[in-house]
Amino acid sequence: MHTKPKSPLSSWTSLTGCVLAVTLLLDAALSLNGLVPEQAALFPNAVAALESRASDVLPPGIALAGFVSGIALALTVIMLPMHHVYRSREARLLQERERLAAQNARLVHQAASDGLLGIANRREFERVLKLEWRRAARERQPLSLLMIDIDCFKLFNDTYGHQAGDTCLRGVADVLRTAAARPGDMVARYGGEEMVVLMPHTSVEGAMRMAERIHAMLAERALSFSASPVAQHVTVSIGVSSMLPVRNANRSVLVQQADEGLYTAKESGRNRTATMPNLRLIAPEEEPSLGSHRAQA
Ligand SMILES: Nc1nc2c(ncn2[C@@H]2O[C@H](COP(=O)(O)OP(=O)(O)OP(=O)(O)O)[C@@H](O)[C@H]2O)c(=O)[nH]1
Repeated sequence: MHTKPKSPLSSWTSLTGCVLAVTLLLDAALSLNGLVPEQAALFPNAVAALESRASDVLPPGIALAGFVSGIALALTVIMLPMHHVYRSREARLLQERERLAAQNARLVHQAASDGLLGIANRREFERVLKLEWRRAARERQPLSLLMIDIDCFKLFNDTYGHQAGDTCLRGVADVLRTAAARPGDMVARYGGEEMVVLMPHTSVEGAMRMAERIHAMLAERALSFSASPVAQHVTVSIGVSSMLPVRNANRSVLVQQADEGLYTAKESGRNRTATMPNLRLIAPEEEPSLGSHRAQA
């Protein structure tokens, strides 16, 4: 929350206002009581009192009060415009600060997302994977990953052109975003036409259900691809991995296994999902050899 800095000018104008008010009240009281009737008309205006050499005829305290109020009045007249300048400058600075904060938020978002698809980019995925891996280890919860690749996408580009290819990529990203609707789910572009869905607190069964939902939604969306040897519409192959992470284990194994599942799905005819057979507990000492594990359809 922003706290507005207190203007030194506003303190000054309050002070001079008080001095002026007290002096004027004193002037009025003295005039009414007829203590110095011949000068009563002069009191309301301390500056005028000074001009008429009030100090010659007034008690010294009253003359001093008149002098102080005159100075206060003069300073107030000078300070008020400065006060307004200060206030408008302060308002401009606040506006500028808000503009920069919004711009900063936009830049942070841009740095974390893919310019073409509007989903998280690979770097952001790596960042979130690290956090979610640790969280899952702490909470002893499964962490699942889908690795998704558009089938025969080179053929799609060659047949319909690169721009249509970009539109197709956006369509698939849109389906993934709609399918992975839980607040903790993350959809990211892993590279080229490969995308990932990271799902905290999700078992291998839940991840498989999500993969099936994606196939179904793509079939329903029916993005035309009549040249495809797989189907009349755009299809994807999906590799699934799911683990109970251990804090110091190498999290890249989650990606490796999803990648291997994807390879198996492609090899088995595309437009399908493949996963490893069992939910695995990854211990740190297992790390080096895990890359060779082959997922099965
Ligand atoms: N339009 C478009 N194409 C892309 C983009 N990124 C990668 N590609 C293309 O995606 C294609 C990927 O082709 P391959 O890796 O051979 O795979 P594939 O044709 O999908 O075949 P399978 O994966 O075996 O089904 C290449 O032609 C890339 O040029 C992109 O941002 N836009």
